[in-house]
Amino acid sequence: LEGFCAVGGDSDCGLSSHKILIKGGTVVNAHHKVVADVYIEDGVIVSVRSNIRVADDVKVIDATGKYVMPGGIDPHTHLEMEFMGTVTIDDFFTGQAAALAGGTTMHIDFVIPINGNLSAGFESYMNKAKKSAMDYGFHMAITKWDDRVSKEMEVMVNENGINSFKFFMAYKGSLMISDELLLEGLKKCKSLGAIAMVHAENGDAVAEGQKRMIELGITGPEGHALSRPPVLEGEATARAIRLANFVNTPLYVVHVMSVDAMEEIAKARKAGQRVIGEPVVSGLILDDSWLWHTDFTTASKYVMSPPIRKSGHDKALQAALSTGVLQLVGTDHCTFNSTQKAFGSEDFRKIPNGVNGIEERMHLVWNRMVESGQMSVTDFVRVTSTECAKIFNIYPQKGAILEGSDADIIILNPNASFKVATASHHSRTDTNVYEGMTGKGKVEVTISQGRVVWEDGKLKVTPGSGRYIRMPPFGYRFDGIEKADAAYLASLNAPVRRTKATA
Ligand SMILES: NC(=O)NCCC(=O)O
Ligand SMILES: [Zn+2]
Ligand SMILES: [Zn+2]
Repeated sequence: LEGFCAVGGDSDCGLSSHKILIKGGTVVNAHHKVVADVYIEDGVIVSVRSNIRVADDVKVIDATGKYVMPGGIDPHTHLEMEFMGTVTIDDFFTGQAAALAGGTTMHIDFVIPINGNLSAGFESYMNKAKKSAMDYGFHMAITKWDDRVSKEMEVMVNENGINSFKFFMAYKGSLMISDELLLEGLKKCKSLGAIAMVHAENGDAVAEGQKRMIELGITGPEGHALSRPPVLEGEATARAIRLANFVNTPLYVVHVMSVDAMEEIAKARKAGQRVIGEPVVSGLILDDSWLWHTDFTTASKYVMSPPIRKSGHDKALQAALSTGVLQLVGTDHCTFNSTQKAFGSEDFRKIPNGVNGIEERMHLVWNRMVESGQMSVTDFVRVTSTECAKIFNIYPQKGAILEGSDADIIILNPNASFKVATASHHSRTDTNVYEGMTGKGKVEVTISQGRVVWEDGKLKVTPGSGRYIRMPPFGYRFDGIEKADAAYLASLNAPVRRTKATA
């Protein structure tokens, strides 16, 4: 498949250009920004300094007045996932093509075990990912517990390059786990140096809330939001945080959608606990009013879990992101088309849960956070790329524009505009939850593995060119954990000898 132009259609595919000079842009890293040139050869950044001179065979891109930044890393996607009786519509090629057009050059997807079998799940996802057009990594869900699962977690970490496991506290009857399993999982994650991730909603209470709505005759998409209110997200977030505190291991809360969950994270972080909070674009940008839309196709496209919340939660999450209470932005790209969403036209419980965002994330976060003045350009790089690379232990290979880093780079023009439209997006889905949104800041060029894959509004991507990125255990969030354990043991004091009780 080498050289095949799957999207975009011209003949060179950018594959001839293995040497690129980006001239005169403002190079932005999470720690620093400076006007400099960037020289790339064979997929790697060779030099970052001013006035680099090159031979005539090098492709030169003028970035004067533009930002040159690390490509986005999306920590949370579901491509080709079997879920709620169907399969997400974007596979590892179409989802990644969309990502590249929006300035994201790596994503981390979730392997779902097959009947609890981790190895079978891993093999299946490695197969699905063979059509990849950009670099990717995997988290893995844990859906049941026994000795085999525990042993397979060791294999995943020590042999297969996975360093994070997700526990679903919701989706009763399918993916949901018990507190007992969560506790075992947290202990195992700690011993392996793997990050424990939680989908934090009280699944039992959600089931009760759903029953309540159906009994009240509320069967439309609004029933989705009404059946799983913020208090259930706050409760599960607090529970997971306390259990992680008890075990003394880092916890990563995925898709933080409410003030209730965010405040639990803020409280724990203030007390010194290692908790990471990931808002997703839908939670930062949208409100739940769409779920009350009278047209089912429109309303159902906003059904995801935890639900998109009332206006006000979005702004609180933005503030939490800009002040460091929350650390990095994902999408939870989990896309179903309107035919799939219509499975739930009579009963909101059957609407497949999930929204798009892999293509829109960089533009919407830039516009909402940087363009609005809530966030610096360097912090934009941190929350869309660098922090993810650091947490999952692949920095500075990813998440930086430094000599020796992978050449995954975007050029963003702060003076150009973007517009989101189903008609022009690259996802396979026939709807878009951000339809019609416009803003400032446009990704004009995406470079992936040292090749230009997005330029002049055209994609030049090659299925099979994406690489699996292994993520080693014991990332920086584990530093010092053993010292806290030692302090805990010391605080227990010497064992007490007691005489036998007498009757
Ligand atoms: N979030 C959602 O609605 N769908 C994807 C599965 C998950 O992350 O919970
Ligand atoms: Zn989830
Ligand atoms: Zn998800």
